[in-house]
Amino acid sequence: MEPIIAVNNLVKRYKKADKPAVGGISFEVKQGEFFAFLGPNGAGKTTTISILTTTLSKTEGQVTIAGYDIEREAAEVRRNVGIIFQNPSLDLDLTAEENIRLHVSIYGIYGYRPLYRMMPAEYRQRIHELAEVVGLQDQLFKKVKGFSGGMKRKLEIMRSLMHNPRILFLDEPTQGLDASARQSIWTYLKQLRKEQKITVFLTTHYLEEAEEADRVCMVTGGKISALGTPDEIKRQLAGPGMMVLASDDIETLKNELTLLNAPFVEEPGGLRITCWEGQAQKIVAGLKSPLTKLDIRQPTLEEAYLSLVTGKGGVSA
Ligand SMILES: Nc1ncnc2c1ncn2[C@@H]1O[C@H](COP(=O)(O)OP(=O)(O)OP(=O)(O)O)[C@@H](O)[C@H]1O
Repeated sequence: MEPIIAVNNLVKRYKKADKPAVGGISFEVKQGEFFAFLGPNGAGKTTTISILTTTLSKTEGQVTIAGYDIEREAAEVRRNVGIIFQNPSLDLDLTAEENIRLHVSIYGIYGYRPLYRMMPAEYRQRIHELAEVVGLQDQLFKKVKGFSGGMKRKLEIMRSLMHNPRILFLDEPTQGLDASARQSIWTYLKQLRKEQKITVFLTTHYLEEAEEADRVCMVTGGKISALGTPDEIKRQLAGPGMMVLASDDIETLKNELTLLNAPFVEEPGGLRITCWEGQAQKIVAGLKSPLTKLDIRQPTLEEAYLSLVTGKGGVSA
């Protein structure tokens, strides 16, 4: 199947900048994939997302979105993408529905009518469907002024989906939201992916949000530094995991570990062992002592990310 996003040697050089913001990156995203694009401040994420969604011109390279060239077929690209940018762009004096109505008429999806009931039935049905999924059905006709940050984000996501895009670009969609609002946005996005098979391209600073991505692309200084599934990235960048074992007969356990050639460190909760992938299972399988504790911790994506940014890897105790 043709990739839904194909980026080949993309370069962006801003005027007067001494080095490119995006320095020749290539990657592909499959239809329905959840693709996380991560990197430190200034890595080139917003620049890339802006080029992919046709709001910024590229310097070099080829990009196709849903099979359309971002320059020659920009209108088709826009029809296929929904975009949520970092800064909310809602009119606070309008109701949620009025914000959506304005947006769909500006984008030529439906003609503007001064009243909701004068809008086509298809529009009214779609708005209700989406409001239901996102949980804004009771707020649809209320002014956005009284909305919380999470509700505003949901409204923006809803608005970006009115034209049934195949790809949703989200640039830090949960920035500044509290944990419960972030959680509820993610529940909604997950449901959307399941129900509508939509491709999600995400940038975020909350690394735990990318743990569930199908693939993660890490960029630093405008270049790709790692690309793969979260597990591959962790293996590649984060180093070993950690296991803590305890037994009522700790001396026998220590002897067994020594015989198995598994170095350990004694700590208040038990014996800590550093182990690479697959090793933990082998060690546990070789033990006869009854265990009172078995705690295995694999590196997180955040640890992999930090090892990339700071050059230090491994699971911290
Ligand atoms: N309009 C612009 N003119 C000149 N340089 C720019 C412009 N926009 C961004 N840059 C520079 O390009 C580089 C990449 O910026 P970009 O905003 O794409 O990074 P980012 O990864 O999205 O960062 P953040 O996580 O902070 O949003 C940075 O060095 C930035 O200073």
